[in-house]
Amino acid sequence: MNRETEALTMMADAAAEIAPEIPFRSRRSSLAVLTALLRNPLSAIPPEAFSEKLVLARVAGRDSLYICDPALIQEALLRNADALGKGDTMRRVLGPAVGQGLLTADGAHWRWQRRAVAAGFQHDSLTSFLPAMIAAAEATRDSWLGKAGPLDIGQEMMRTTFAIIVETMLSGSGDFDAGKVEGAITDYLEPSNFMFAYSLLRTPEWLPYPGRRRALSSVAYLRETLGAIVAKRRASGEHRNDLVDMLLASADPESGRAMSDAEIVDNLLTFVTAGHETTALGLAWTFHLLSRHRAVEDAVLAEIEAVTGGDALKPEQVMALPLTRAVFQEAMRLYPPVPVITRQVEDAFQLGGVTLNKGMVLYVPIQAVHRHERLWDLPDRFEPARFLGEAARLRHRYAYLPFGAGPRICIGSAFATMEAVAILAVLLRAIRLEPLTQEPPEPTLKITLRPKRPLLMTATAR
Ligand code: HEM
Repeated sequence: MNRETEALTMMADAAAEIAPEIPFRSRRSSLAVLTALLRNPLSAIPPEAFSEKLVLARVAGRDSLYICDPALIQEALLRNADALGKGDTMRRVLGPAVGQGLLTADGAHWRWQRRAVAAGFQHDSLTSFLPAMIAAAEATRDSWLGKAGPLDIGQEMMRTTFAIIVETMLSGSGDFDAGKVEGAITDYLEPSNFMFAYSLLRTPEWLPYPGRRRALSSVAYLRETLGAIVAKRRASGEHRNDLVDMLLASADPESGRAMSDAEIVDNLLTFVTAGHETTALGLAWTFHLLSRHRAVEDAVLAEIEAVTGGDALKPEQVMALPLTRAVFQEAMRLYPPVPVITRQVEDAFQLGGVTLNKGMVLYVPIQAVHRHERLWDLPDRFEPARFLGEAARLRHRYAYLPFGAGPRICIGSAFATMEAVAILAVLLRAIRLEPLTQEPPEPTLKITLRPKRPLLMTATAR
């Protein structure tokens, strides 16, 4: 972009903050949206979200607004954060599993929980987790080297990040079957498209849908398993300085009351699910992209070699791998593990000249913002250099938001990035992954952005 167009773009961006927008009105019928939701919820995002700033849609008699412009996203998620709640749909879909934990709570209940765990996500705590992250990656590397058949990269990454979250947040209290816990999380998310569609139609909660019974029994199993960990810790009085301890010790600043066991389970389940699946998916998409862009992979390998000098990765070297980190960031631009954020308006406010009334549903379609034609040159192209140097500094902060934005921004963003860079550095230098098929994988939305079919790859030692 030359100086003149850059200046014009900046002026246009500045104008966008004050000029009222005429939102594009999606003409898709409720039936078309609901059918898309059941088939692949990703296709329920109106195509105009990739080119317009605001897109209004009316589904089943309810207004919703897609916010696709960085300045307007900032206005909504940051400046009007107090006027927004997580909403009925989120609570209906995630509530049975995570209750009113950090991800789903609103207002004072959310604030208390966020404060209770914030210390665990500060720089010093995070760097103390690095040895566990590297060890888990090395265990995966060793298991791959001993395996002949194809690997399901998504599954492999889930296993690796799950081991890390249990080791770091629950002090490795793995008295449970990791495979069973992961399976239960997948079974719970499987019918989430029905949960979304039913919520839009405001059907009664008991209405059956395929996979409902399995989803509910999975949740019962997960809550029971984590409940046993809390009960054991409470009874033993042991201190391990981990997430369980932080939650056990926290007191509501307003009432002084401690968290109940059920509330602690809400949060443990929140962290176990939000804290491993997302990173695993970001990594799986990264391996997919690198297997199709070998020149980028070679550059990453050269960076890792230069930093480690050919020795085993050390914790302090993880921060010194900017290209490896940029590759992960670019993979999350193209395939954001959380592709849509939702909010419900609790107190009416104006956004870009549109009145957002109480009850209106807002969507920030991260997937569409990350590939928006007004925001990115060649938006579908994999180009990690977008996250290095000048290019990254000039970009609007809200044009790239894999971890969300505003006060509800992901508490685990630094944890996830550190973990991903460590895993990539350990695995890439030891193993070359070859995709089993050249067919491009189709992403689908099950709360998170998953490949529709497993990403199968063969591993060979470098
Ligand atoms: C690449 C990995 C990750 C991605 C893409 C991701 C994405 C997100 C996004 C978009 C949100 C905001 C949701 C909203 O505004 O409605 C969020 C919230 C959250 N994430 Fe992450 N996340 C990741 C990793 C993690 C990790 C590693 C943890 C914990 C160790 C974690 C825990 C949470 C929690 C507890 C919240 C709720 C925060 C609040 O509302 O205060 N996430 N995440």
